Amino acid sequence: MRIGHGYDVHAFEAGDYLMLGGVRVPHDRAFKAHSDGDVLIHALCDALIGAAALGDIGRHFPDTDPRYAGADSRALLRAVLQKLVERGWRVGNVDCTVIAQMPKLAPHIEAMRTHLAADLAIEPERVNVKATTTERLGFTGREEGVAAHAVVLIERG
Ligand SMILES: Nc1ccn([C@@H]2O[C@H](COP(=O)(O)O)[C@@H](O)[C@H]2O)c(=O)n1
Ligand SMILES: C[C@@]1(CO)OP(=O)(O)OP(=O)(O)OC[C@H]1O
Repeated sequence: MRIGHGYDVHAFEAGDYLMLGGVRVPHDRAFKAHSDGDVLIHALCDALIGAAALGDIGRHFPDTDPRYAGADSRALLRAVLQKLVERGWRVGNVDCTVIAQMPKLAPHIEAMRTHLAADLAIEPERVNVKATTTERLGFTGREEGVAAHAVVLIERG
């Protein structure tokens, strides 16, 4: 059994939705990113890649590579899982925290769990997603962007 941790941040730009955990969350801004900007999935990818000691997300999907322009982060997550499965790993459980002052994410958490569990080929009971504000402190509190952490356990399949 091994543990991995991931962290990612995306700043806001003009737009009208945020992609988070594969859910299109209505908002008055969008993520500035090379891909769809799904900061939650990027943190989760990094946690999985870290647990398997395979580097980081940018090594596997460079943000200079036009193939990943506008990429669906769920497809990246499935590709990361495939790399782990090829090396004999399966996912034990994942726990994720999205740090966002706004928008309110509670109504979308269950849909995120469902998407992440499907992409990781595990039961939703092995996936937790939670959200917190920073009580208006720091860059997330000033609504300049969103951060996410993820912790995973992987096991021999
Ligand atoms: N973007 C967010 C942030 C928080 N929540 C929910 O509100 C609860 C209280 O947040 P605090 O930052 O005051 O601890 C939190 O536990 C989440 O359930 C949310 O839905 N969306
Ligand atoms: C997801 C990737 C894909 O090119 O790009 P971004 O969407 O910019 O996201 P980031 O977390 O900054 O970098 C990781 C990249 O792999």
